[in-house]
Amino acid sequence: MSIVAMIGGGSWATAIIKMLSDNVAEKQIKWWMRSSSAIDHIQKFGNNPTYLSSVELDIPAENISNDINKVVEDADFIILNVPAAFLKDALKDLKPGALQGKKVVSAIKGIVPDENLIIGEFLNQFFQVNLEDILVISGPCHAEEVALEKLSYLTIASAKSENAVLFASLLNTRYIMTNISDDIFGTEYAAVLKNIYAVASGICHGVGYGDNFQAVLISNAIREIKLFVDAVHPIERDIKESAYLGDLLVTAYSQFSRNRTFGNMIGKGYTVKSAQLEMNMIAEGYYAVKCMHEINKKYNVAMPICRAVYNVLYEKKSPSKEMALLTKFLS
Ligand SMILES: NC(=O)C1=CN([C@@H]2O[C@H](COP(=O)(O)OP(=O)(O)OC[C@H]3O[C@@H](n4cnc5c(N)ncnc54)[C@H](OP(=O)(O)O)[C@@H]3O)[C@@H](O)[C@H]2O)C=CC1
Ligand SMILES: O=C(CO)COP(=O)(O)O
Repeated sequence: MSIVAMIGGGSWATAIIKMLSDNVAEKQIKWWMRSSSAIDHIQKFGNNPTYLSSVELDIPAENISNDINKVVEDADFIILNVPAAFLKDALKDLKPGALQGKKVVSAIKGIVPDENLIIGEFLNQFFQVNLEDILVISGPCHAEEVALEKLSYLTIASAKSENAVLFASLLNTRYIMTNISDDIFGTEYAAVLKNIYAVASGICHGVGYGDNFQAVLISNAIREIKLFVDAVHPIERDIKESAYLGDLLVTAYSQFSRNRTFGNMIGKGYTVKSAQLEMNMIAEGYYAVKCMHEINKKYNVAMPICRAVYNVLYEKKSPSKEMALLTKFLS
């Protein structure tokens, strides 16, 4: 029997807890989140008070805790599921070596700030987790649709395929299908980048571009993703697979997308702060574009859409002027 520990208490963590609970394989689920009032609420009422509160959660009260060491100590799989900007903070109390020898699964679609590392690299360099023990959950899937049990496909990536197969067998349900991949680097980077393109898509919508232009923007975005992931990790991959193109499409077009919603508000003239306050959820693309700006200094890939989003969010350039400039680089 596998023991699975979830680190994080937001919408995606709540959705994955639901998948793990609905999946029939025998397992024990443990759950860490920082908020003790949320823990009390879940223990008492069986739902998360802040995120996806319609989802019924049936986890033994003693398995939910804000003591991270207690939650991870006997886990086989540890799922990291807080926005990347808060990952260091979430892991700060872990005892040295606590992740070593465990299989660590990143459900995060973001980059660790300052270090400018994707999650797998961060775990490998700062927590001595072997690359073979790192897994990535990706694919086009919104927590809100999991709550509604809408059919969704996830991609589980691991350099060691038996790890991916075993972990996928803990998630499959009537409404969750899984694909297996060995592209941990490409899967992570593509997931990070698509958030930035969804912000771009939102900005364009906010300043008044229509569906015709959105289609051109997203066609160019997938080409930027391909150029970048091929530069960072050149292996044979089909960029049209769900974990790459699918993830970009759902985020760029869905009503549930945090990144698109955030971009839309920026396009309509909100400040970053007011857009963030309004949302009550985290748009990873805001943080990611700054990290990608730094990372790409090494690779020098032509990424005009990324650059335009960076200029709007960090150089205070006018969204409408920056998007008008961007149109010259698209085809
Ligand atoms: N939502 C989705 O559909 C999907 C999300 N993802 C990825 O999952 C990851 C988690 O995102 P998601 O669940 O959507 O996030 P949410 O916006 O739903 O939740 C935010 C989480 O971040 C925590 N948090 C907020 N501020 C801080 C802080 N200052 N320090 C520490 N923790 C903080 C919150 O804790 P608290 O409640 O205590 O404030 C909460 O657990 C992201 O990388 C996202 O890209 C991937 C696929 C789908
Ligand atoms: O990664 C996600 C869906 O696959 C979540 O990000 P968005 O909410 O911006 O779409």
